[in-house]
Amino acid sequence: MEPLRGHTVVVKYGGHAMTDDTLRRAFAQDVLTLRRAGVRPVVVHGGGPQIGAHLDRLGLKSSFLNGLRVTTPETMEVVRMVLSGKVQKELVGLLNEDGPYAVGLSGEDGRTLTAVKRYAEVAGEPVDIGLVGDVARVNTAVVRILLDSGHIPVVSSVGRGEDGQVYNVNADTAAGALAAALGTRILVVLTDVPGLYADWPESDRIVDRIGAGELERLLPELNGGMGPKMEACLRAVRGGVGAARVLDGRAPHALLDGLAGVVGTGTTIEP
Ligand SMILES: Nc1ncnc2c1ncn2[C@@H]1O[C@H](COP(=O)(O)OP(=O)(O)O)[C@@H](O)[C@H]1O
Ligand SMILES: CC(=O)N[C@@H](CCC(=O)OP(=O)(O)O)C(=O)O
Repeated sequence: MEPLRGHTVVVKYGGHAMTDDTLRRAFAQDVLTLRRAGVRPVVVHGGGPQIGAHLDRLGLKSSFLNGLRVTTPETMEVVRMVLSGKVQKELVGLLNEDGPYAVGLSGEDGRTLTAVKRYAEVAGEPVDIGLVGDVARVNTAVVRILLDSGHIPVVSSVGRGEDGQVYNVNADTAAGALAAALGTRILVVLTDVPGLYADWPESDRIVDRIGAGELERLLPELNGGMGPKMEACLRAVRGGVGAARVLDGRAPHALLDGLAGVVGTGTTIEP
C-alpha cells in the first residue's frame, strides 16, 4: 500500500456486495488495514437490494429505468431511512468494532451532496422518474475534516436540492462525484460482477482496461446498473481522478487485492 500512503481513496461499496456477513467483515477489515497503512479511505455505500427488500415488506413495487430507481415521495422516505439509517449504521458499526474510526454522514449532512433532479432517457426523450437526483455540487469540507482527524467517512447517497427536496442519488454517481471533488488518485467500485463484460449478456469476457474515449462511445449501449456505474467512473476520470477500478465485491478482500494489483482483477478505467 506504500504508493497510496497519504492519499485519499474513495471506495464505492455496492449493496449486492454487502449481502453476506463474511464479506462485510472482510470489507471492513480491508478498510481498516488501509487506514493503518496511512491511506485515507472514504466509503460511499449503496443499498439497492436492501431498499428493495424494505419496499417489498411494505407492499411497494421497485422499478428501474436506465439503472435508476423510479422514486416517488413514498419511496424516497424508504430510501432515506434504509440508506442513512440502516445500511450506513450497520457498516459504521462493523468499522468501529476495534476503535472509534468510522463516522456516518448522509449527502445531506454539511451539504456534502447538492442534488438536482435527474431524468431518465428513452429513445432520446427525457422521462420523469421522480425524486432521482444527479450531483450538482460537492462540498468536501466535512469529509476533509474527518479524514484529517484520522476518521473514516462513510457516506450515503442521499442529497438535498436547492429546491429543498431530498433526492435519491445513485451511489455510483455519488462516489464518482465525491472522488472527483476530492481529487483522489483512485476510485474503487465494488460490485457483484467480475468487472465490465464486453458484449454482455452475449459474452462473459471481462474488459481489462478501457480509456475514457472508448468508454464514452460504449456508454449508450450499457444497461442495468452498469450504465450509472460506468458513467460515474467516466465522470471521475474526466474530473481528475487518476483511475477507476471496478472489482468483484463477492470475493473476500477484493478491495486489498484490487489495490495491490493482483492480476486479472476487475476493469480499470483510465483517463
Ligand atoms: N456490460 C456489463 N458488464 C457487467 N455487468 C453488467 C453489464 N451490463 C449490465 N450489467 C449488470 O449490472 C449489474 C451491476 O450493477 P448494480 O446491480 O447496480 O450493482 P451494485 O449494487 O454493485 O451497484 C450486474 O450485476 C449486471 O447484472
Ligand atoms: C437513483 C437510484 O437508483 N438510487 C439507488 C441508491 C442506492 C444504490 O445505488 O445502491 P447500489 O449501489 O447497491 O445499487 C437505489 O434507489 O437503489
